[in-house]
Amino acid sequence: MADIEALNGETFELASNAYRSADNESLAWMRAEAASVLGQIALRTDGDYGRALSEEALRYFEAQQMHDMVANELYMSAFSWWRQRDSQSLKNAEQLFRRSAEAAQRADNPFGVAYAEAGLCGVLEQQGRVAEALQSCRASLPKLKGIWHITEYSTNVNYAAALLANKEPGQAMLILESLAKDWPEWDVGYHGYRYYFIRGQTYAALGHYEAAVSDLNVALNELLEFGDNSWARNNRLIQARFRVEQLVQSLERKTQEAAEKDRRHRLLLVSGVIVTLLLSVIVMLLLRHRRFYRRMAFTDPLTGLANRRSSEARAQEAFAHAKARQQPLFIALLDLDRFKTCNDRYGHDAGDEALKRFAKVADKVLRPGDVFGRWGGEEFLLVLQGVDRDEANTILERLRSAAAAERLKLAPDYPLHFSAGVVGLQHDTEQLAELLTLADQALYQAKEAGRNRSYFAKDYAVLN
Ligand SMILES: Nc1nc2c(ncn2[C@@H]2O[C@H](COP(=O)(O)OP(=O)(O)OP(=O)(O)O)[C@@H](O)[C@H]2O)c(=O)[nH]1
Repeated sequence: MADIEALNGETFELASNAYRSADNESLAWMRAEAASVLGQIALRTDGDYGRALSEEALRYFEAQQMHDMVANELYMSAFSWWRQRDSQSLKNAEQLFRRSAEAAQRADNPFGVAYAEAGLCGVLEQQGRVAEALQSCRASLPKLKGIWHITEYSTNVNYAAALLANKEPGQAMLILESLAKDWPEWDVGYHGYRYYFIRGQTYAALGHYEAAVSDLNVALNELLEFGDNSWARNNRLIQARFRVEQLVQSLERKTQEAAEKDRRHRLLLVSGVIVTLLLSVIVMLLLRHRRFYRRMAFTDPLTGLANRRSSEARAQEAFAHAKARQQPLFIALLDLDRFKTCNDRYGHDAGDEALKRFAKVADKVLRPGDVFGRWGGEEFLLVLQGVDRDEANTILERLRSAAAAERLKLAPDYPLHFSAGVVGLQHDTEQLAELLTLADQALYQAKEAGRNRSYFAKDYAVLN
């Protein structure tokens, strides 16, 4: 009672006097009016006391068919139930708001109807009856538009809450944004709390967790600043604070989860990139290996020259080409002289050095188009295209003197001499093999003749 008097001292005093004085039948109307005023003041902080007074006023107004007053009484009473927020109180509030709407209808008072519908909008929303809440909000809001009263403001907030519950956070945010524009003065105070509370949840539903947490913190501060000594109000504040804190916690968790998800996505992306890179490296290595492998299949590993298989294939190509165009072609088989003695005297490594050195010299002396490969052991194949017999001889002699000029490290006394059996493509040559046989025979003859020389196979009709 002390609270009530402190809040509404003068009005309460006057109404109390009137209420107490009007104690006979003829002043029943005055007593009812006084009860109504007292009830409205009391309902703000002490529901039971206020409702008892309101009931008394209501009985009188109903008996007198004062529908307007009935609607008002019912509305105030409903409102007091609504404030208690437990499920039974919400049901009571709903019933009273419905009765208030009917009475306002009978009084032909559209504002009264709109107020009752606005109350229903909030009460139904808080009961989770979203579809009915939306219906009531939509029915009341156009009629409340422009009255610039807290009811219009809070009904919009309730409508936004119902839209949010109906999984329409985008629509809810539109309403909340226009409210912030049209009602800047409601940014603070108790009603601001609910605004930020709903907007925070709407932000959360839209995935803006940081904004959500910040709004809910504002709502929390609003509640903490809104001080009142009334136990009922404190109780509500504590409950609301508790709910907000719970929500803030769960949103912080969600923010963390979102960050964790984001981290996992990044990790996945990074590992994807790493796997792709690794795969590319593996593919690259495989390709390199394959290239190397292929090269090795055609290369003599000691000298780096074309091996027998490859030299023969290239000789075959050159043979077919020259034959088709009737162009001259010389084939020579070269064999290092007394190579065995090099191995025997200086060792196998010295022999290897001789083979490598000879390959190097040939590489320098010969033209890039000439085919030069290791035929086997200390034997080499040389294919000279587009040269006549004299030119072929000149090339071989150039190679001979260049090789002879070499001094080997491991076999300083071994002269890098070679014998060569040479044969030219003849008009009637059918196969490369024929030329190879003739070159081999000529090589034998060069050896027989004393080595370190070239011997040309007998050529009756060499292409020149
Ligand atoms: N170091 C080394 N020796 C090889 C290689 N391939 C073959 N030889 C050796 O070359 C020698 C060839 O000897 P021979 O066929 O008797 O011929 P030669 O000693 O050159 O005598 P002529 O051909 O008659 O002048 C053998 O001892 C083979 O072991 C090789 O890759 N490295």
